[in-house]
Amino acid sequence: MRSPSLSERRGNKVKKTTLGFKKQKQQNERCVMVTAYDAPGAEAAEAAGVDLILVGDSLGMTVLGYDTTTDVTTADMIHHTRAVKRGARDTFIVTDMPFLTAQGSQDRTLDAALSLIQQGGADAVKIEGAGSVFQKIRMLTEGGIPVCAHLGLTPQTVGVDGGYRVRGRTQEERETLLKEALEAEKAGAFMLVLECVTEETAEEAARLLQIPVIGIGAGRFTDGQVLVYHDIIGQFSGKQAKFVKQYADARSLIEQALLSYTEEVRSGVFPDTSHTFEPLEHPGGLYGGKK
Ligand SMILES: Nc1nc(=O)c2c([nH]1)NC[C@@H]1CN(c3ccc(C(=O)N[C@@H](CCC(=O)O)C(=O)O)cc3)CN21
Ligand SMILES: CC(C)C(=O)C(=O)O
Ligand SMILES: [Mg+2]
Repeated sequence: MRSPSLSERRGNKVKKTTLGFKKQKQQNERCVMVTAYDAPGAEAAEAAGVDLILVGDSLGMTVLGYDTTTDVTTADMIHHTRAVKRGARDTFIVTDMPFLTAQGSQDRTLDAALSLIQQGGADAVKIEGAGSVFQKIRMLTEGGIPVCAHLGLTPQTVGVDGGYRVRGRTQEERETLLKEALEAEKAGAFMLVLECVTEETAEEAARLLQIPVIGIGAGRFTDGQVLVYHDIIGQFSGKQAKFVKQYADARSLIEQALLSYTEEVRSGVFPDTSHTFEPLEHPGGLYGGKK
């Protein structure tokens, strides 16, 4: 194996590459992806040793307070990708292409992808959907931008394709999905996210494709998993999907801390002398040296 380039080697860690993810699949190593939207979240993800971070357009629902992902703009994605990048310099970052930026003209797609890479600092972009999207994947890949495809439940188009429901349940849906998965790979995608797909359909896709298939609500047998940060730590206030496993209860932890702070300010318990600066004229300590 060639030694890592300077840009890949920072600190003690070697940043993964698209080729590395493919190798991981060949060696049957599961791939771990998690979303992040800000520097502390990215730091935590990097410290946990995830393989890659997704700056998802779920940003709209988890952090920006929207009901859907379709209000999220390219400017939003750039802003948050920059923050994630500052928190996780050694981790491969994929950023979601916002609603409709992979539709219409190729110029529109190119402009959006270029700004996510150049201004945001993303290492790759993710695009939802099939059909004309495959041409966009080919164009970006040929131009040098790694693309992750996203099939199955594609939240940006739930308004026209049947809402939040599992895909690949009928023979017809299953065949369509597998055909699309193969097309995404052929178009040059380095990775595929399958969302809300039956386990056997996702397993078959992972078997058919050489690129890693990352599942969310796609069962046990994909090459890796992705979950939303706020779902994992228990800080999402919306409806919890069946595929979520919540590993902590950050919401009640945070609420408890803020409640205690509020009570202590009101009752005068906070601040006490240990939070208080002493004047220079009292080197021995205005409060008798007590800290
Ligand atoms: N916090 C959060 N987590 C996510 O996983 C997520 C977002 N936000 N925002 C963008 C999309 C939207 N996603 C969703 C949201 C809801 C369902 C959902 O309600 N699914 C049903 C399936 C019902 C069925 O057909 O059986 C479920 O009960 O899980 C699925 C994916 C996934 N993404
Ligand atoms: C749920 C994942 C795959 C996503 O696209 C997002 O977080 O926006
Ligand atoms: Mg998304």
